Amino acid sequence: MDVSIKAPAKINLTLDVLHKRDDGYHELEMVMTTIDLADRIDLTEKAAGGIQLESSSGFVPFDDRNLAYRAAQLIKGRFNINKGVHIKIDKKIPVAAGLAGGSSDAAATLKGLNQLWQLGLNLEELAELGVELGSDVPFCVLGGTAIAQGRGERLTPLPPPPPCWVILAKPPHGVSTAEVFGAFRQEKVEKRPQLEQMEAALAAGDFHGICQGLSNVLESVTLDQYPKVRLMKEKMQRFGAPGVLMSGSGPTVFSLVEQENAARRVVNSLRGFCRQVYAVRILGGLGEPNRLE
Ligand SMILES: C[C@@](CO)(OP(=O)(O)O)[C@H](O)COP(=O)(O)OP(=O)(O)OC[C@H]1O[C@@H](n2ccc(N)nc2=O)[C@H](O)[C@@H]1O
Ligand SMILES: Nc1ncnc2c1ncn2[C@@H]1O[C@H](COP(=O)(O)OP(=O)(O)O)[C@@H](O)[C@H]1O
Repeated sequence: MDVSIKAPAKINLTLDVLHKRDDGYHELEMVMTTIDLADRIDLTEKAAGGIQLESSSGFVPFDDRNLAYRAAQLIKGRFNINKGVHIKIDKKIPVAAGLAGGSSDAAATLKGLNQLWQLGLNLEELAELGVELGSDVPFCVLGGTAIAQGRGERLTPLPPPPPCWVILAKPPHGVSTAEVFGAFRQEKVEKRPQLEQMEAALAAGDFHGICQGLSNVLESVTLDQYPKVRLMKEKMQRFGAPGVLMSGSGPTVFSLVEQENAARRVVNSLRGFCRQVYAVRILGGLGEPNRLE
Protein backbone atom coordinates (compact mmCIF):
# COMPACT_ATOMS: atom_id res chain seq x y z
CA MET A 1 0.00 0.00 0.00
CA ASP A 2 1.09 3.57 -0.73
CA VAL A 3 0.20 6.84 1.03
CA SER A 4 0.72 10.32 -0.45
CA ILE A 5 0.43 13.32 1.78
CA LYS A 6 0.90 17.08 1.44
CA ALA A 7 3.34 18.86 3.78
CA PRO A 8 2.55 22.61 3.76
CA ALA A 9 4.88 25.40 4.94
CA LYS A 10 4.01 27.82 7.75
CA ILE A 11 4.56 31.51 8.26
CA ASN A 12 4.69 33.33 11.59
CA LEU A 13 2.20 36.18 11.94
CA THR A 14 3.77 36.92 15.33
CA LEU A 15 6.80 35.59 17.18
CA ASP A 16 7.81 36.65 20.69
CA VAL A 17 10.67 35.21 22.77
CA LEU A 18 9.69 35.45 26.44
CA HIS A 19 12.84 34.10 28.12
CA LYS A 20 15.52 31.44 27.94
CA ARG A 21 14.63 28.24 29.79
CA ASP A 22 16.74 25.95 31.96
CA ASP A 23 16.69 23.28 29.21
CA GLY A 24 18.42 25.71 26.79
CA TYR A 25 15.33 26.31 24.65
CA HIS A 26 13.51 29.64 24.54
CA GLU A 27 9.97 30.12 25.82
CA LEU A 28 7.99 31.34 22.81
CA GLU A 29 4.60 32.85 22.10
CA MET A 30 3.69 32.96 18.43
CA VAL A 31 0.86 32.83 15.93
CA MET A 32 1.44 30.60 12.92
CA THR A 33 -0.61 29.78 9.84
CA THR A 34 -0.15 27.24 7.03
CA ILE A 35 0.24 28.36 3.44
CA ASP A 36 -0.21 26.69 0.07
CA LEU A 37 3.48 26.09 -0.57
CA ALA A 38 3.93 22.40 0.08
CA ASP A 39 6.23 19.42 -0.23
CA ARG A 40 4.72 16.06 -1.12
CA ILE A 41 5.58 12.92 0.79
CA ASP A 42 5.02 9.49 -0.82
CA LEU A 43 5.31 6.53 1.52
CA THR A 44 5.64 2.97 0.18
CA GLU A 45 5.72 0.00 2.51
CA LYS A 46 8.70 -2.37 2.18
CA ALA A 47 8.75 -5.96 3.46
CA ALA A 48 12.39 -5.58 4.53
CA GLY A 49 12.60 -3.56 7.74
CA GLY A 50 14.74 -0.56 6.75
CA ILE A 51 13.98 3.09 5.97
CA GLN A 52 14.97 4.42 2.55
CA LEU A 53 14.70 8.06 1.58
CA GLU A 54 14.87 9.88 -1.74
CA SER A 55 14.31 13.56 -2.41
CA SER A 56 14.04 15.84 -5.42
CA SER A 57 16.28 18.32 -3.54
CA GLY A 58 20.02 18.05 -3.07
CA PHE A 59 19.78 20.42 -0.09
CA VAL A 60 18.32 17.91 2.37
CA PRO A 61 20.13 15.05 4.12
CA PHE A 62 19.21 11.51 2.96
CA ASP A 63 20.03 9.71 6.21
CA ASP A 64 18.86 9.92 9.82
CA ARG A 65 19.56 13.67 9.86
CA ASN A 66 16.45 14.06 7.70
CA LEU A 67 13.42 14.87 9.87
CA ALA A 68 11.13 12.63 7.77
CA TYR A 69 13.56 9.74 8.23
CA ARG A 70 13.64 10.45 11.99
CA ALA A 71 9.83 10.49 12.09
CA ALA A 72 9.77 6.99 10.55
CA GLN A 73 12.46 5.79 12.99
CA LEU A 74 10.43 7.14 15.91
CA ILE A 75 7.20 5.42 14.80
CA LYS A 76 8.93 2.12 14.03
CA GLY A 77 10.69 2.06 17.40
CA ARG A 78 7.72 3.21 19.50
CA PHE A 79 5.22 0.76 17.95
CA ASN A 80 7.58 -2.16 17.23
CA ILE A 81 6.94 -2.10 13.49
CA ASN A 82 9.01 -4.73 11.61
CA LYS A 83 8.08 -3.53 8.13
CA GLY A 84 10.17 -0.94 6.29
CA VAL A 85 9.24 2.16 4.33
CA HIS A 86 10.46 4.06 1.29
CA ILE A 87 10.00 7.84 1.75
CA LYS A 88 10.01 10.06 -1.32
CA ILE A 89 10.09 13.83 -0.68
CA ASP A 90 9.12 16.10 -3.55
CA LYS A 91 10.70 19.26 -2.11
CA LYS A 92 9.06 22.59 -2.97
CA ILE A 93 9.57 24.46 0.34
CA PRO A 94 12.96 26.22 0.46
CA VAL A 95 15.32 24.67 3.03
CA ALA A 96 16.43 26.45 6.25
CA ALA A 97 14.12 29.33 5.32
CA GLY A 98 11.98 29.87 8.44
CA LEU A 99 9.08 28.06 6.77
CA ALA A 100 9.26 24.77 8.74
CA GLY A 101 9.83 22.62 5.65
CA GLY A 102 11.66 19.87 7.53
CA SER A 103 9.15 19.94 10.39
CA SER A 104 6.25 19.69 7.96
CA ASP A 105 7.88 16.70 6.21
CA ALA A 106 8.24 15.06 9.63
CA ALA A 107 4.61 15.81 10.54
CA ALA A 108 3.36 14.45 7.20
CA THR A 109 5.46 11.29 7.66
CA LEU A 110 3.99 10.75 11.14
CA LYS A 111 0.47 11.20 9.76
CA GLY A 112 1.15 9.04 6.69
CA LEU A 113 2.67 6.15 8.68
CA ASN A 114 -0.25 6.31 11.14
CA GLN A 115 -2.43 5.61 8.09
CA LEU A 116 -0.11 3.11 6.38
CA TRP A 117 0.37 0.99 9.50
CA GLN A 118 -3.14 1.60 10.89
CA LEU A 119 -1.91 2.77 14.29
CA GLY A 120 -5.13 4.62 15.15
CA LEU A 121 -3.39 7.65 16.68
CA ASN A 122 -5.32 10.93 16.83
CA LEU A 123 -3.81 14.31 15.91
CA GLU A 124 -3.03 15.20 19.55
CA GLU A 125 -1.12 11.94 19.99
CA LEU A 126 0.79 12.52 16.74
CA ALA A 127 1.61 16.10 17.84
CA GLU A 128 2.95 14.75 21.17
CA LEU A 129 5.26 12.39 19.27
CA GLY A 130 6.20 15.26 16.96
CA VAL A 131 7.72 17.47 19.65
CA GLU A 132 10.42 14.81 20.12
CA LEU A 133 11.54 15.63 16.55
CA GLY A 134 11.41 19.43 16.63
CA SER A 135 9.62 22.41 18.16
CA ASP A 136 7.60 23.21 15.02
CA VAL A 137 6.42 19.63 14.36
CA PRO A 138 3.30 19.70 16.64
CA PHE A 139 1.98 22.79 14.83
CA CYS A 140 2.67 21.14 11.47
CA VAL A 141 0.69 18.06 12.57
CA LEU A 142 -2.36 20.20 13.42
CA GLY A 143 -1.99 22.83 10.66
CA GLY A 144 -4.41 25.73 10.14
CA THR A 145 -3.85 28.80 12.30
CA ALA A 146 -2.85 28.62 15.97
CA ILE A 147 -1.13 30.22 18.92
CA ALA A 148 1.97 28.17 19.78
CA GLN A 149 3.46 28.51 23.26
CA GLY A 150 6.20 26.81 25.25
CA ARG A 151 8.78 25.47 22.78
CA GLY A 152 5.94 25.52 20.25
CA GLU A 153 4.04 22.46 21.49
CA ARG A 154 1.17 24.17 23.39
CA LEU A 155 -1.31 24.93 20.64
CA THR A 156 -4.54 26.93 20.65
CA PRO A 157 -6.42 26.95 17.31
CA LEU A 158 -7.49 30.32 15.91
CA PRO A 159 -9.62 31.29 12.91
CA PRO A 160 -7.55 31.62 9.72
CA PRO A 161 -6.79 35.02 8.18
CA PRO A 162 -9.25 36.10 5.47
CA PRO A 163 -8.33 34.94 1.93
CA CYS A 164 -5.25 36.78 0.67
CA TRP A 165 -2.02 36.35 -1.27
CA VAL A 166 1.21 35.53 0.51
CA ILE A 167 4.25 36.75 -1.41
CA LEU A 168 7.45 35.10 -0.18
CA ALA A 169 11.00 36.18 -1.00
CA LYS A 170 13.84 33.88 -0.01
CA PRO A 171 17.47 35.03 -0.31
CA PRO A 172 19.97 32.44 -1.64
CA HIS A 173 21.38 31.54 1.80
CA GLY A 174 19.60 29.75 4.67
CA VAL A 175 19.96 30.56 8.36
CA SER A 176 20.56 28.29 11.34
CA THR A 177 17.68 28.52 13.84
CA ALA A 178 20.07 27.59 16.68
CA GLU A 179 22.45 30.44 15.75
CA VAL A 180 19.64 32.98 15.56
CA PHE A 181 18.36 32.00 19.02
CA GLY A 182 21.97 32.04 20.28
CA ALA A 183 22.46 35.63 19.11
CA PHE A 184 19.08 36.88 20.37
CA ARG A 185 19.24 39.70 22.98
CA GLN A 186 16.04 41.04 24.61
CA GLU A 187 17.49 44.56 24.85
CA LYS A 188 17.80 44.79 21.04
CA VAL A 189 14.06 44.27 20.48
CA GLU A 190 12.33 47.46 19.32
CA LYS A 191 8.79 46.20 18.76
CA ARG A 192 6.96 43.31 20.42
CA PRO A 193 3.89 41.44 19.15
CA GLN A 194 0.55 42.15 20.83
CA LEU A 195 -1.03 38.69 20.97
CA GLU A 196 -4.51 39.90 21.99
CA GLN A 197 -4.57 42.38 19.14
CA MET A 198 -3.69 39.64 16.61
CA GLU A 199 -6.30 37.28 18.12
CA ALA A 200 -8.95 40.02 17.86
CA ALA A 201 -8.00 40.83 14.25
CA LEU A 202 -8.20 37.13 13.27
CA ALA A 203 -11.54 36.71 15.07
CA ALA A 204 -12.95 39.74 13.24
CA GLY A 205 -11.45 38.74 9.84
CA ASP A 206 -9.82 42.18 9.90
CA PHE A 207 -7.14 42.00 7.17
CA HIS A 208 -5.64 45.41 7.94
CA GLY A 209 -5.59 44.66 11.68
CA ILE A 210 -3.67 41.44 10.91
CA CYS A 211 -1.17 43.38 8.75
CA GLN A 212 -0.67 45.97 11.49
CA GLY A 213 -0.14 43.25 14.10
CA LEU A 214 2.62 41.38 12.19
CA SER A 215 5.66 41.33 14.45
CA ASN A 216 8.67 39.03 14.97
CA VAL A 217 11.35 39.75 17.59
CA LEU A 218 13.87 37.51 15.77
CA GLU A 219 14.09 40.19 13.07
CA SER A 220 16.35 42.00 15.57
CA VAL A 221 18.96 39.28 14.90
CA THR A 222 18.52 38.22 11.27
CA LEU A 223 17.90 41.65 9.68
CA ASP A 224 21.09 42.91 11.35
CA GLN A 225 23.19 39.92 10.34
CA TYR A 226 21.90 39.80 6.74
CA PRO A 227 21.41 43.32 5.30
CA LYS A 228 19.95 41.78 2.11
CA VAL A 229 17.01 40.47 4.15
CA ARG A 230 16.37 43.98 5.51
CA LEU A 231 16.56 45.37 1.96
CA MET A 232 14.06 42.79 0.75
CA LYS A 233 11.65 43.78 3.50
CA GLU A 234 12.02 47.49 2.65
CA LYS A 235 11.50 46.79 -1.06
CA MET A 236 8.24 44.94 -0.40
CA GLN A 237 7.03 47.77 1.84
CA ARG A 238 7.93 50.39 -0.80
CA PHE A 239 5.90 48.55 -3.44
CA GLY A 240 2.76 48.86 -1.42
CA ALA A 241 2.44 45.58 0.50
CA PRO A 242 0.35 46.47 3.57
CA GLY A 243 1.93 43.86 5.87
CA VAL A 244 5.53 42.62 5.59
CA LEU A 245 7.42 40.36 8.03
CA MET A 246 10.25 37.86 8.28
CA SER A 247 9.00 34.33 9.02
CA GLY A 248 10.43 32.38 11.98
CA SER A 249 14.20 32.71 12.32
CA GLY A 250 14.31 33.78 8.67
CA PRO A 251 15.60 34.56 6.17
CA THR A 252 12.32 34.38 4.16
CA VAL A 253 10.36 37.64 4.14
CA PHE A 254 6.65 37.56 3.28
CA SER A 255 3.94 40.07 2.59
CA LEU A 256 0.19 39.68 2.81
CA VAL A 257 -1.77 41.27 -0.03
CA GLU A 258 -5.53 41.16 -0.59
CA GLN A 259 -5.87 42.04 -4.27
CA GLU A 260 -4.34 40.02 -7.12
CA ASN A 261 -3.10 43.06 -9.08
CA ALA A 262 -1.34 44.41 -5.98
CA ALA A 263 0.20 40.95 -5.43
CA ARG A 264 1.54 41.01 -9.00
CA ARG A 265 3.04 44.45 -8.37
CA VAL A 266 4.94 43.19 -5.33
CA VAL A 267 6.14 40.08 -7.25
CA ASN A 268 7.31 42.25 -10.16
CA SER A 269 9.14 44.63 -7.80
CA LEU A 270 11.28 41.69 -6.67
CA ARG A 271 12.25 40.52 -10.17
CA GLY A 272 15.99 40.81 -10.81
CA PHE A 273 16.55 41.34 -7.08
CA CYS A 274 15.56 37.98 -5.66
CA ARG A 275 15.38 34.70 -7.60
CA GLN A 276 13.20 32.72 -5.21
CA VAL A 277 9.84 34.48 -5.13
CA TYR A 278 6.57 32.64 -4.50
CA ALA A 279 2.98 33.85 -4.57
CA VAL A 280 0.60 31.47 -2.82
CA ARG A 281 -2.63 31.49 -0.80
CA ILE A 282 -3.20 31.07 2.93
CA LEU A 283 -4.53 27.57 3.74
CA GLY A 284 -7.01 26.82 6.51
CA GLY A 285 -10.30 25.52 5.15
CA LEU A 286 -10.94 28.52 2.95
CA GLY A 287 -11.71 26.72 -0.29
CA GLU A 288 -9.48 25.36 -2.97
CA PRO A 289 -5.83 26.45 -2.92
CA ASN A 290 -4.85 28.73 -5.73
CA ARG A 291 -1.63 30.00 -7.32
CA LEU A 292 -0.52 33.08 -9.27
CA GLU A 293 0.85 31.85 -12.63
C1 LIG B 1 11.92 29.73 15.12
C2 LIG B 1 10.83 28.80 14.70
C3 LIG B 1 9.47 29.51 14.85
O1 LIG B 1 8.44 28.80 14.24
O2 LIG B 1 10.83 28.37 13.37
P1 LIG B 1 11.87 28.26 12.13
O3 LIG B 1 12.56 29.55 11.91
O4 LIG B 1 12.85 27.17 12.46
O5 LIG B 1 11.01 27.89 10.97
C4 LIG B 1 10.78 27.52 15.58
O6 LIG B 1 10.56 27.83 16.92
C5 LIG B 1 11.99 26.65 15.50
O7 LIG B 1 11.53 25.34 15.49
P2 LIG B 1 12.44 24.12 14.95
O8 LIG B 1 13.10 24.48 13.67
O9 LIG B 1 11.58 22.90 14.98
O10 LIG B 1 13.52 24.10 16.08
P3 LIG B 1 14.24 22.89 16.83
O11 LIG B 1 14.77 21.93 15.82
O12 LIG B 1 13.37 22.36 17.92
O13 LIG B 1 15.44 23.68 17.52
C6 LIG B 1 16.57 24.12 16.81
C7 LIG B 1 17.40 24.94 17.76
O14 LIG B 1 16.79 26.24 17.91
C8 LIG B 1 16.84 26.69 19.25
N1 LIG B 1 15.46 26.85 19.78
C9 LIG B 1 14.39 26.34 19.10
C10 LIG B 1 13.12 26.51 19.58
C11 LIG B 1 12.95 27.20 20.81
N2 LIG B 1 11.74 27.38 21.34
N3 LIG B 1 14.01 27.69 21.47
C12 LIG B 1 15.28 27.54 20.96
O15 LIG B 1 16.25 28.01 21.56
C13 LIG B 1 17.64 25.63 20.01
O16 LIG B 1 18.99 26.04 20.00
C14 LIG B 1 17.48 24.39 19.17
O17 LIG B 1 18.57 23.49 19.30
N1 LIG C 1 12.97 16.96 5.23
C1 LIG C 1 13.73 18.04 5.41
N2 LIG C 1 13.51 19.16 4.69
C2 LIG C 1 14.24 20.28 4.90
N3 LIG C 1 15.25 20.35 5.78
C3 LIG C 1 15.54 19.28 6.52
C4 LIG C 1 14.80 18.10 6.36
N4 LIG C 1 15.28 17.22 7.25
C5 LIG C 1 16.27 17.82 7.91
N5 LIG C 1 16.46 19.06 7.46
C6 LIG C 1 17.46 20.01 8.01
O1 LIG C 1 16.76 20.89 8.88
C7 LIG C 1 17.33 22.19 8.87
C8 LIG C 1 16.21 23.25 8.88
O2 LIG C 1 15.50 23.15 7.70
P1 LIG C 1 13.97 23.64 7.50
O3 LIG C 1 13.06 22.80 8.29
O4 LIG C 1 13.76 23.68 6.03
O5 LIG C 1 14.04 25.13 7.99
P2 LIG C 1 13.45 26.01 9.17
O6 LIG C 1 13.73 25.27 10.46
O7 LIG C 1 14.19 27.30 9.05
O8 LIG C 1 12.01 26.19 8.92
C9 LIG C 1 18.23 22.26 7.64
O9 LIG C 1 19.54 22.41 8.08
C10 LIG C 1 18.07 20.91 6.94
O10 LIG C 1 19.30 20.35 6.52
